[in-house]
Amino acid sequence: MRFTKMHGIGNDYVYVNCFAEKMPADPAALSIKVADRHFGIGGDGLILICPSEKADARMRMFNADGSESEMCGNGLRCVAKYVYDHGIARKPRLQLETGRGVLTVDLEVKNDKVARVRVNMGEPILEPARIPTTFGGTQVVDAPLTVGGQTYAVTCVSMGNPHAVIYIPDAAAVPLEAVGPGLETAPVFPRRANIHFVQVHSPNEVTMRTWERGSGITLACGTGACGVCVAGVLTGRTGRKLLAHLPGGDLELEWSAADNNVYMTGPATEVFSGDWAD
Ligand SMILES: N[C@@H](CCC[C@H](N)C(=O)O)C(=O)O
Repeated sequence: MRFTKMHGIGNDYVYVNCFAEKMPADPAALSIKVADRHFGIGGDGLILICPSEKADARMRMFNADGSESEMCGNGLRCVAKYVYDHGIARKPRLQLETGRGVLTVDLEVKNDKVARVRVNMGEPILEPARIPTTFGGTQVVDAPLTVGGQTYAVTCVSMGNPHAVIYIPDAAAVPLEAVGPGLETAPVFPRRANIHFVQVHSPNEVTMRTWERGSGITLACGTGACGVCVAGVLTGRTGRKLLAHLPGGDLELEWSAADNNVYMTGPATEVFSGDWAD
């Protein structure tokens, strides 16, 4: 199986072009194997670039534990780059099918290759049952959640996949490895959740660190950064335009007042290709 390793600000996945390769029989099991950083290729999971009846291509994304997620923001930018650079569809605006429907992406092309991608990530989902979370009310904004004897104020947003945002004074000081698993699997999140700790610098700039559902600590989470942009508006901490610093790099976000959609802009990088013999 031919594969390509790509990353969006350090959020790295093994990509398989299913236009050319046979669809893996068990992508969940394959994701666990290829993501292994010692015995596999190494990555935060597996992304399949598949033919679509509704769009230029379809993304399917699997975490390092084999669970399939509805969406992946950094992954979608890389899929867009692959689709353009490898000639699947040579258009500056692509339609890509994901678990949350068909999304539009705009490409910034330099020297005939995609350098940056702007994705219309769609409308955030705020109704608790649709995130999903068992918190009551119409929105979950700074709601108290006690895990491991510690109470956090969580704001919940779905961008197709579930996110919980927690504001803290110093993002670097959070013991992510220790607190991440308990928060991800808290009973209030029936399908688990991606957890983000956010430090606000100004109304348009934050630093965030992420514990991802199914993959643990990652260098970046695109859907999470969109969730942080939305949570900042809901909690009155930040404005509709945001620069987010993540461990692997920066993302530009906007929750548009005009159309209620969230826009994410950032780079996409191809690293190497190879053959997986298993
Ligand atoms: N890193 C991704 C999100 C990947 C999926 C996530 N772990 C989940 O299970 O929802 C991103 O860039 O959005």
